[in-house]
Amino acid sequence: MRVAVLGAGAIGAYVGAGLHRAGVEVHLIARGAHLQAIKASGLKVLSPRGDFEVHPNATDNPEEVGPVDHVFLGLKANQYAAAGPMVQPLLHETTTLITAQNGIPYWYFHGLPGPHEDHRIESVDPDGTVSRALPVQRAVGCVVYAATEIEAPGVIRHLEGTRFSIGEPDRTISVRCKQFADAMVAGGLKCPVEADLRNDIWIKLMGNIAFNPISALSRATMASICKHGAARELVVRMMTETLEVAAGLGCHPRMSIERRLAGAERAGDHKTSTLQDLEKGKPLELDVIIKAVVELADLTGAKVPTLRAISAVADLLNEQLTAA
Ligand SMILES: NC(=O)C1=CN([C@@H]2O[C@H](COP(=O)(O)OP(=O)(O)OC[C@H]3O[C@@H](n4cnc5c(N)ncnc54)[C@H](OP(=O)(O)O)[C@@H]3O)[C@@H](O)[C@H]2O)C=CC1
Ligand SMILES: CC(C)(CO)C(=O)C(=O)O
Repeated sequence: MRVAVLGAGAIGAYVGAGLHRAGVEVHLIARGAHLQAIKASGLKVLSPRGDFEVHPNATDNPEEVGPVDHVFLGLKANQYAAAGPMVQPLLHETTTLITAQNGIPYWYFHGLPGPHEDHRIESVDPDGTVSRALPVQRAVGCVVYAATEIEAPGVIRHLEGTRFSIGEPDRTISVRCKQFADAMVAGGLKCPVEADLRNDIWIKLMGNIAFNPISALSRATMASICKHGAARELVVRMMTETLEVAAGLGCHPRMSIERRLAGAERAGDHKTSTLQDLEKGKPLELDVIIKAVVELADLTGAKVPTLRAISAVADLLNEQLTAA
């Protein structure tokens, strides 16, 4: 099996390292100092489960890789629209695109019978740019429960979690998902194939929709947000509104707000990926995390005043960053 990791950053490189250990032919596609370090000295993973080093193929040029069976997308979702030329050389007739991301995926309504079947969500797929770059028929969803960081070029710090739940947009349990999941498990990762990944998407999103924008706006860690009385109330309101949007789309995640908050609290003084991006001056991945949910609320008629307000200021912050 041949796998390309397009965007071998914190998550992509961690998954690539696991697959390489399982004997998969892995090609990491990265850039800059991180790529140079991997090429020169391999990829180091520092983890509470044990440190290790691997030496997979690494390049910034997908033409050198050619067609593969699976492309694991380790890009931030706001980098998807520009990914078309990078993905093209990696495709054969049945190549899958494993879309590992936080937030609402661009394929959300694909293969989902009901009033919104094949509806395009403008805030995650503006003018169809993402679905043209990454055809939905090839897409497999992936909800990431691991937390990792690029500690230094060529060095991944694994903080916690090894679960990468995957699933087909049309809710079938496909051979292509099983093949990828088997390789992940052989590499020491958890990879359940879910019949309804949309449940996982909303459960993960309950945390991200609150903590990621609040952390960027306040520069607070997850623990500090949980400890601050008014901020904690804000988190609860945002999670409550999010569950109303999910319900309007027929999704009822089996997760209470108390349990979701307790899970987030266990992350301790962790900086969310959005806060990390802010500190590095990078654009923020907030359209898929909050703007999309406000758009979905407008589609379903749910009232989301808190999400709408936080989304507006987070969007303004992002605009200032990208203009700078
Ligand atoms: N990290 C985490 O703990 C978690 C992440 N996630 C989700 O996983 C997804 C990936 O996140 P994460 O791994 O943290 O993101 P990173 O920013 O660490 O990784 C993305 C990588 O893609 C690289 N890249 C972007 N464009 C190109 C290109 N054209 N050619 C080569 N490389 C490119 C980036 O390089 P450069 O830095 O130069 O732009 C970066 O190294 C996101 O949706 C995130 O929300 C979900 C849960 C936890
Ligand atoms: C905080 C974490 C790791 C889990 O909620 C996350 O998803 C993020 O930082 O974006």
